[in-house]
Amino acid sequence: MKVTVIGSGYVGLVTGACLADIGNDVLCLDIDIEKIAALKAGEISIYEPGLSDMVRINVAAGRMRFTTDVELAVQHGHLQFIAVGTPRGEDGSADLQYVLSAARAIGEMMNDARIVVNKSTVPVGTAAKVSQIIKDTLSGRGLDLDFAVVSNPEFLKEGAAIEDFMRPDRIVIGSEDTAATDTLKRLYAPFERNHTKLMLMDSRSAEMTKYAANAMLATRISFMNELAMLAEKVGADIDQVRRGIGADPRIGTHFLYPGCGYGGSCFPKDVQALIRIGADHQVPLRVLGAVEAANEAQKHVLAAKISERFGENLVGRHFAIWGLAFKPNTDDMREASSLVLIRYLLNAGATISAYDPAASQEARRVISISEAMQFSDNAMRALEGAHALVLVTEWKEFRSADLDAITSKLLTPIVFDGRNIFDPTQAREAGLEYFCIGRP
Ligand SMILES: NC(=O)c1ccc[n+]([C@@H]2O[C@H](COP(=O)([O-])OP(=O)(O)OC[C@H]3O[C@@H](n4cnc5c(N)ncnc54)[C@H](O)[C@@H]3O)[C@@H](O)[C@H]2O)c1
Ligand SMILES: O=c1ccn([C@@H]2O[C@H](COP(=O)(O)OP(=O)(O)O[C@H]3O[C@H](CO)[C@@H](O)[C@H](O)[C@H]3O)[C@@H](O)[C@H]2O)c(=O)[nH]1
Repeated sequence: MKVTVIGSGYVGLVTGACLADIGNDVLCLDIDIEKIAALKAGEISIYEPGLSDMVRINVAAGRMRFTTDVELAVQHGHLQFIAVGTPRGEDGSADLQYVLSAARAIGEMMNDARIVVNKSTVPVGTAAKVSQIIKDTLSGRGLDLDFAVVSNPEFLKEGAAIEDFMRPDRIVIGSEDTAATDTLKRLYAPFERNHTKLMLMDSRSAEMTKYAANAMLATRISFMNELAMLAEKVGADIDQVRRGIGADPRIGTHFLYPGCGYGGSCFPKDVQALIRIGADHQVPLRVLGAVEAANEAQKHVLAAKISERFGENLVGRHFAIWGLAFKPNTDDMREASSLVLIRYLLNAGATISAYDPAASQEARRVISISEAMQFSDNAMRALEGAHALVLVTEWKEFRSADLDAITSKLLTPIVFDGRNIFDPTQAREAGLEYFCIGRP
């Protein structure tokens, strides 16, 4: 099928590459001229395992192209995917300006029937708004062309995006138009060979499903983070508790890992957006208010442990940080817990040597480098002269780190493990003073 993807960021590129990979003719549009120039030159600005190769292969096969030409893009695809950003507005609600301007562009340029598929995470009722804008724009041009707007939220995780798109748990299609639904069923058929993954519903339910999924996952994490803090006080081990409750299939094992707070481009903004939607409809979402507040507090948990151990004044103290990205396998720094920690350490007068396998370049962009804030290109070298190691992101390479080597490299052998990746007994046997989250 001929597919246009509007917005060539994380979701747009992955959607474009995966749809091209199964044989569609994909044109990716972006308003960012530099981004498209780089993509045309074969450069992908985001770190996402497998994405570069998939784009390269599909570009070489002639199934995937890039453009900034809106007219060309709208005329290319019978299917117009919208995958533009929906950042947090000032009041916490989703800022729809990019989605609505994409809708306007479609209305301005289409000369033939189109199916508009919204992949961006949007408030309930956005499909109707998009539909109205296209209708109004068309009537401004004196045209009455056939089109449908479908909600098709995306559930991919950064760092596992290709796998999530290619082997989805479910494909949600929210549509009021039977013909558009049938076209999308055909488009997605290769991803759901056993026909159990496709979920058809109305567009409002589809839009709400996306927020509900992220809010539920964030709730599990905040719940476990608060219990971890309690476990520390009552002398329980949150990891045993996690295993104990996860064995109940009604609870399950996923997303129960306590840590130093959730970040990323989705959970924080989507929880806030859903709270806002509730407030707009006089339905206070109290649970989610608590989820957000608990997460804000959890982002300070490492700072609290450091100040308890070293005191408030950290002048003359040097800290190594392992992991800067909001999670492993990405270079995304949006709402990363490392940013809260770094701000605290620098304000308290400490110096830092930070290492991340992929996010250092992005971190340099968002954190101003100073004499106090240095980046290291090697995990073990970052430990030199440090009074403690603070682990913020659980990259695989840290899991198998040599604990004896950490002990001998550090100036004082102290580790604050914000993701519970080391075994406390082994860490202490290696001579480390070891602090983690919710474990004795
Ligand atoms: N990042 C994720 O893991 C993820 C997963 C699922 C859903 N989502 C949702 O998908 C949406 C996109 O997220 P993202 O992370 O890909 O965003 P992003 O910021 O990485 O990319 C958005 C792109 O859209 C472009 N753009 C903006 N307006 C445009 C327009 N009118 N025409 C063409 N291009 C335009 C921007 O220049 C940018 O390159 C958001 O609603 C997000 O919440 C994100
Ligand atoms: O048990 C856990 C699991 C995750 N996290 C943290 O939660 C955040 C988000 O992680 P993850 O969900 O893996 O990454 P995202 O790429 O943000 O993906 C989420 O947000 C996307 C955008 O909406 C959705 O598509 C995905 O389904 C949803 O998992 C990260 O900071 C993790 O460190 C924890 O603290 N404990």
